[in-house]
Amino acid sequence: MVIRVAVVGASGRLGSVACRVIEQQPDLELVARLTSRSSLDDMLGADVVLDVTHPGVSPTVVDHAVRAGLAVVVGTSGWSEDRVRTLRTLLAGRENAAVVIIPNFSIGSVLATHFATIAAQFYESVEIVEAHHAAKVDSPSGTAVRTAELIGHARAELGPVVAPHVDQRARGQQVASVPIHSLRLQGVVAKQDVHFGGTGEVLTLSHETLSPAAYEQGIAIAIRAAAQLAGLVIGLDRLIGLGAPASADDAE
Ligand SMILES: NC(=O)C1=CN([C@@H]2O[C@H](COP(=O)(O)OP(=O)(O)OC[C@H]3O[C@@H](n4cnc5c(N)ncnc54)[C@H](OP(=O)(O)O)[C@@H]3O)[C@@H](O)[C@H]2O)C=CC1
Ligand SMILES: O=C(O)C1=N[C@H](C(=O)O)C[C@H](O)C1
Repeated sequence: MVIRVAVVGASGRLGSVACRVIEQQPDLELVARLTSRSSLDDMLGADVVLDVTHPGVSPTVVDHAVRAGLAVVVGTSGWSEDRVRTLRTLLAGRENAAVVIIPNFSIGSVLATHFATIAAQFYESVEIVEAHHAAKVDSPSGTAVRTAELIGHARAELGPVVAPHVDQRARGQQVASVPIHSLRLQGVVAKQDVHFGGTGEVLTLSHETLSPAAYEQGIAIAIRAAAQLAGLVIGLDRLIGLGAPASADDAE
């Protein structure tokens, strides 16, 4: 079966990569390329909608696709647990709806975050430093927010990490108590270091995306999963055998 895909944000950095991936895969067909000048109804006729727009636009795209009965892959950042809570309301009662949210399509990034959730159980001093290209509009990155949230879950019974209690602006923005520091630099694609401080030692888990080609494999995996699944799945880890299986719906 060929999966018909509409890409919303097709003219963007990630959207261009996604269109190329879809055109190269024999089981995927690129049926629509939407930009800021398109009508969202241009997605109708697709099986799967890939949203790679901007954090402020993404909820409208997802809402439109779900109400039209189309499966969705969300690559756009900004889907923190607060935003996902609102999505769950939209999905309630729509048993056949499928939404796959992928904070990072890179396999290495997903592995690094997974390793961080293991390390988080052994250290109470944790900070994230992420760096991205200068054109990135949001901070902290979606990957850093997701990493911090997962560290928070991993430490649910251990308590928050040690972080400043008073407002010190240079000490980062806290998500699930984990301070995140964001750099926006020319020359960088994407990089994240998770630092763990212990007794007489420091562990640093570092991942760097050197080229957007790192997202290609994950994009194809996510589109194929969305075409088959029902419910809400968050994270490429769920689709590659890390963590709970994708059949266990994140909406529950
Ligand atoms: N999950 C992952 O692995 C990755 C996620 N990202 C995330 O993907 C998102 C996009 O990043 P990037 O490609 O760099 O961004 P760009 O700014 O390069 O592209 C944004 C795209 O969204 C389109 N767009 C803007 N507004 C609308 C609208 N109202 N309706 C439809 N389309 C619209 C733009 O169209 P136009 O050209 O007309 O303005 C453009 O095609 C970001 O949130 C980023 O963080 C990025 C890389 C990897
Ligand atoms: O804007 C980007 O470039 C990226 N955005 C995502 C994020 O916010 O984490 C994923 C990746 O880091 C690249």
